[in-house]
Amino acid sequence: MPPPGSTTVNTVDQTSNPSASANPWASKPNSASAKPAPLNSSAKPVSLTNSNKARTCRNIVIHGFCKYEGKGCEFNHDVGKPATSVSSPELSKAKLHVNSPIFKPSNLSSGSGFVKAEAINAPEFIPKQNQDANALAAGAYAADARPVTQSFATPMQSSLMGSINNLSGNFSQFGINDMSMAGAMTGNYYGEGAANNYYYQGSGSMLHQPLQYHLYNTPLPHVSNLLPHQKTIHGFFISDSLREELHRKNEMILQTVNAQEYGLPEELHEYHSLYPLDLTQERSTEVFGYQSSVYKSTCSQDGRTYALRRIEGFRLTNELAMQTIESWRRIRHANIVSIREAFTSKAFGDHSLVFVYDYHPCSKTLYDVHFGAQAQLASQVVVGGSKSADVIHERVLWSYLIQLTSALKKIHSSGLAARLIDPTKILVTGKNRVRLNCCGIMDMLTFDTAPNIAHLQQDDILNLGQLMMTLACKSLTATHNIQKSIDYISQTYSQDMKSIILFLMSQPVPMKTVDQIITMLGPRVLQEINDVQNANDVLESDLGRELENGRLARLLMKFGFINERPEFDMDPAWSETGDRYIIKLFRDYVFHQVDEAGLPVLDVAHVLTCLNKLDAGVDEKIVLMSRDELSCLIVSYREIKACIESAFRDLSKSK
Ligand SMILES: Nc1ncnc2c1ncn2[C@@H]1O[C@H](COP(=O)(O)OP(=O)(O)OP(=O)(O)O)[C@@H](O)[C@H]1O
Repeated sequence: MPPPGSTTVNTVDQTSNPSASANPWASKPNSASAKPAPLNSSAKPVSLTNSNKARTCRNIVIHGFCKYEGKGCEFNHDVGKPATSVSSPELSKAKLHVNSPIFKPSNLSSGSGFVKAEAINAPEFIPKQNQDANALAAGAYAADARPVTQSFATPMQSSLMGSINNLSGNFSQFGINDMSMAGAMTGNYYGEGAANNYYYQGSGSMLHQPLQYHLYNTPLPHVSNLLPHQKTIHGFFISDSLREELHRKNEMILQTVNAQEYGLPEELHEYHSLYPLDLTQERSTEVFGYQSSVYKSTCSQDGRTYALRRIEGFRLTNELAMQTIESWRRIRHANIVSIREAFTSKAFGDHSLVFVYDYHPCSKTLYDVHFGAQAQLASQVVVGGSKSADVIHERVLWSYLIQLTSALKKIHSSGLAARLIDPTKILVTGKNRVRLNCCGIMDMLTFDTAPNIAHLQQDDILNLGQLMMTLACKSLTATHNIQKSIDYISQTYSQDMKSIILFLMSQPVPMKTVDQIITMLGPRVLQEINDVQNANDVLESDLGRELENGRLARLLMKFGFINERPEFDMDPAWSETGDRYIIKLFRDYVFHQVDEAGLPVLDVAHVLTCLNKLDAGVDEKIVLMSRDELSCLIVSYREIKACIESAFRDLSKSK
């Protein structure tokens, strides 16, 4: 019996109504229930009526077989034949003819009582469940006028095909039949074949091996040419490369080392869990005039990860120098690594000046990307095949130039100068995405020399020109012989590229400004905007695919909060009573089904189908069976959704 409180649904109590208990499915609105519904064993056979004989047994419709066929179920079990044939006296007679190929004791139970198998010296009748289900499946696909190729499927394939069919049902709920996973995935993996899920579940012995759902390989060549309505499984998730990149970034954020082993302080100001990012032993003093090192670390104030740049052996003599950071802190720009704060520290055993920047996981310097060991190795391999492949593509160069000019515009219009436009101090944080790094450091290190900002801004433009020449020639010594480099650039790149590099490196007459560069960049900026927006569209569509997963994860979390809660509001039975009882039964329906052999049904498609329908709160009804199999509830997904929302509201109100 359902516990008190579950009043929102239709309840079919089989013990209280024997005639209903013989076959409750036949008289109730019903929908796909994957579980063969065990009926009350105490149910007595009831006399046949012509109207019931005429109606096809619901068990046959839903499960493909009826456990009580021949044991008292009064409904029609002859699938594929017109139901009226049962009530026709002639045909009934024909069925009982001595030469009849199929002897159906169930039809004899009316009036004359139950005829036992032993009575006619024959083996006990066992319902041919698989045959019936098979017939049902064949019937279902006959409507599609497609050949049923299930006999060639392995048990695993069959099971997957079933899963896929289930998913198609799921998506059809949302009116996206054209993109149905059934067509798509059956097409992808198994050609045109299709099969009924529940028939194959039982025979899928390989199902006992848990599937690795995180392993998605790229589509094989022979299934790449799909029909317009078909989709590979990749179509439902973000791209492999993006997923891998995001995973690597997450992994990098969580990396730690043993501080003692690396001679690092356990704590540095508000930061802990230092992790060295600069793995080379050499400490160059070329850029800052001091050795520097970079660490990833976690801030104990906000729990976020930052990059700490330590200037080693620097003693800050003028406290006012710290104020220079204030102007830099206000700068927020997509192509500048933001600075958060700076402080001095003796935690490393020396006088260190530490700058705190935003952390960009897995980023590389522009130097590493184009001149590092890996880049050189790659160019050696490529040069053997084609020399032009070793050259940085012109569109990439324009993109770098536009991004860095945009950063300079922001810096110069804030009355500052970048002062560090060097390949080792420009971070590449994504595909062709560059950011000026280490801003503000030079201002503090040279605070006492009172630099002239206008001159420094001219230097920025010159340095940008030198950087572009270095990249265009793909040589760190390109600026040593400018004429030769310009010749190379004019041979390799467009006239516009050559002109802008010449402009950047020319003498300021009287002054060059970033605005002049922007004017020269004009048409290329439009191309860049177009590329950025296209990239944005791709990312947005990837995001859309993952949206579904987020919904389901939230739903499962709610289940976890509610189901099996030992006590709530001083009530140990809270999770087992009222609306929560329905949630529990639904959980059983989704996750704890067994097949006719009593084996667990591990059908992910069924789970996804149910959860998606639940999340959408559709009006479709399902039958939930109590664990003792004495009662069943007919509820719609909408009602179950309301139960979950109400139970979750109770839990959140208690906070
Ligand atoms: N804000 C940051 N976020 C993430 N990684 C960073 C950040 N700043 C620097 N890094 C990484 O730290 C590493 C070292 O940076 P650094 O600027 O010291 O480069 P470098 O080539 O070693 O230069 P130098 O020769 O001057 O030491 C680089 O791999 C870089 O990607």
